Amino acid sequence: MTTLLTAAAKIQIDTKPYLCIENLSKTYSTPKGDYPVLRDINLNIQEGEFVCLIGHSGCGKTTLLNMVSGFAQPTSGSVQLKGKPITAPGPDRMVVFQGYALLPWLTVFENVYLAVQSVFPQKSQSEKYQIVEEHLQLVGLGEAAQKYPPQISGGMKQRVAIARALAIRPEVLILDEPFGALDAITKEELQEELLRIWDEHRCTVLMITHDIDEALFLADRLVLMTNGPAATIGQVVTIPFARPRDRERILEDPQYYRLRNSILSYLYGHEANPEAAH
Ligand SMILES: Nc1ncnc2c1ncn2[C@@H]1O[C@H](COP(=O)(O)OP(=O)(O)OP(=O)(O)O)[C@@H](O)[C@H]1O
Repeated sequence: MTTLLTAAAKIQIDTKPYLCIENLSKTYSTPKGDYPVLRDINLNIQEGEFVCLIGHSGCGKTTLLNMVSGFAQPTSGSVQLKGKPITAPGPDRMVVFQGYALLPWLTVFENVYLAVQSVFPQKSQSEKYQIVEEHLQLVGLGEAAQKYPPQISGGMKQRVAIARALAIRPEVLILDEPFGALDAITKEELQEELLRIWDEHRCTVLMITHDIDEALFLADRLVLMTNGPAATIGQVVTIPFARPRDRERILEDPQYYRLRNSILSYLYGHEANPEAAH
């Protein structure tokens, strides 16, 4: 009996979701009164899963990601990583923003080194140098290590930001519209690079995007948000395309257009809510 119970308990533990957002609501206090941004968000993400979040501007996507990264706290409900509530930022969750957030007075190498040094201070200098070099190579920036951020393009800056995030081996990579400011070709190149790196160094990814094609190319699941105020999850779409993904093959797949149209009509059916502009 004991053995049976232990086995049942183990199955329960093993199947517990990795990243678990439970009954989460968030209300901001503003000079005009309380503003409920999110309500009743429930989402379970498995280890190694790639999840994209889409919704109209202002519905609360960044607010949600801020609670996964630990920069903000839910008003009620919780976010848990491996069963532990997230209460503060930590090196197990790294964020990459649209605006790169690099220090302009440090070289590309030093920008990545700073993160490595702050998370692995106990490692020897040669080990830390090796980690930085390895990750700059990973994003194809070995040659640009001694350049300063103002001397490199937007695509290269975003590669540095990705290298910096991955260099500290986060369990969860949080991407807030990372390719939103890039031209179409650079954006596609970086999407492919991100998938290649994610295949090699699998971590769990939670990414905001406004680009349906990007989400269909990258994600395992796509979370569609309703409009704010008090936005919640409207639909979760499982993306059926086999991995490794090939853009041309996906574009030839009739399922691609069916999915794209149904996501588009969902978004058109949920026009941006004027009340959100408070
Ligand atoms: N600290 C805050 N205090 C009060 N209101 C806030 C605060 N941060 C965000 N908001 C409001 O909450 C709502 C959601 O903002 P958030 O940035 O999370 O949306 P979003 O979906 O990420 O938007 P976008 O797609 O435009 O980046 C917006 O109306 C915003 O003005």
